Amino acid sequence: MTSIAIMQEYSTSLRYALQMLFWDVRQAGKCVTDIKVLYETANIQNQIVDGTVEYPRPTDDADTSKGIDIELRNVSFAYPGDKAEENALRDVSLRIPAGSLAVIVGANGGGKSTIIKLLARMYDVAPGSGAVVIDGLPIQDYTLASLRQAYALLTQDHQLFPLALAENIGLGYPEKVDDREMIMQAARDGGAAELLSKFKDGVETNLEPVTTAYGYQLDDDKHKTLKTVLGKLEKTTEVSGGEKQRLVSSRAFMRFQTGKIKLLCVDEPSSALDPKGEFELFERLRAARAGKTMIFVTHRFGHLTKHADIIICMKAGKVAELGTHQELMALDGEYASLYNVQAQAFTAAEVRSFFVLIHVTERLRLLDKCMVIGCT
Ligand SMILES: Nc1ncnc2c1ncn2[C@@H]1O[C@H](COP(=O)(O)OP(=O)(O)OP(=O)(O)O)[C@@H](O)[C@H]1O
Repeated sequence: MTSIAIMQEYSTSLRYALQMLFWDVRQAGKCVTDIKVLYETANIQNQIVDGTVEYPRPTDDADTSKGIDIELRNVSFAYPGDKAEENALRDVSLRIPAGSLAVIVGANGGGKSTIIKLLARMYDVAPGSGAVVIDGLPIQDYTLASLRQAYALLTQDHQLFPLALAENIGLGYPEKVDDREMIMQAARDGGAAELLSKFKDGVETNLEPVTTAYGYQLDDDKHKTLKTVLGKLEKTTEVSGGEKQRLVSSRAFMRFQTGKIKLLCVDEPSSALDPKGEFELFERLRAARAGKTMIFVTHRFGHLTKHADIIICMKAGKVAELGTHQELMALDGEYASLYNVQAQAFTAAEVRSFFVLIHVTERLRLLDKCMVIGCT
């Protein structure tokens, strides 16, 4: 009986070991396939054909010191494979002169983000469907790398990487990713300085460590250093959507410090920010306006549209109206109706508190200036 029991025990162990072996072999095969797929993605042909002209052109007739000059000429655009009956953009013509502050507004699905995607050359307009013209040349003529070096894009996708916060901000200017002073300046501009001070490790905090570490039977005294290292590898911190947005905005300000940015596209980045955060972000972006064309896509009307040199009001893929805030309000059309819907949502008390907020922010800004120049 004892022999049978021992044999049974061993046969169970053997079956278990064989099962594990087969499972491991299958897993190993799957890992090798995944790695192969990963390497093969490097060979995927980019559908966007690169141009040959470096931006800015060395013998530029256009004056790029003010920013990028943008023109859309009779642009119609449908997303690849899209089955929708109407194109995303339908015969859109507009011009955003170098150095302007443009605001694109309009109802959902109007084509606002599509304009930004075409400017970033995430997609190209099909031949015969109009042209996107940058400083007088079709956008396809420029090399992608040189054009994108002149862009800063700020969207609502809060993309943080599994790196230290300093590096997440510093990626805006990879050559200066170790320059803590520049990073702190960018963090102040992007509204993330207060957030950084919340963490024990400040800018060195890593929100998403990629390694999960396991320590087995570690002795508190004997393995103190090892335990500290393992502790750092464990994810313990989380930030809110608005806080992530502040970090990503700081990266955009870091990008400004390259001195090469000629176009800033801001696609509804403030949806996660509180009203004060949004107001301060827009104010600081506007303050960095020199030498740049700025395009804001927004659903929130207010101080931004009032500062705009040009407002583009999109509706169902077409430009419904084009002009300044005063001109479009006088038209009493699509823009005015969208504006009034939002204005009505504010009670008198809210309007009062908004102006108090502006007042306080302005006073803080002046105080800040005084401290910088050494006044008391
Ligand atoms: N990747 C895509 N593939 C197919 N269709 C798309 C894609 N992205 C957008 N669209 C369609 O293109 C049209 C314009 O979309 P777009 O995102 O430009 O609008 P929007 O004005 O920015 O809208 P919202 O205010 O909702 O952000 C919409 O009908 C949308 O469904």
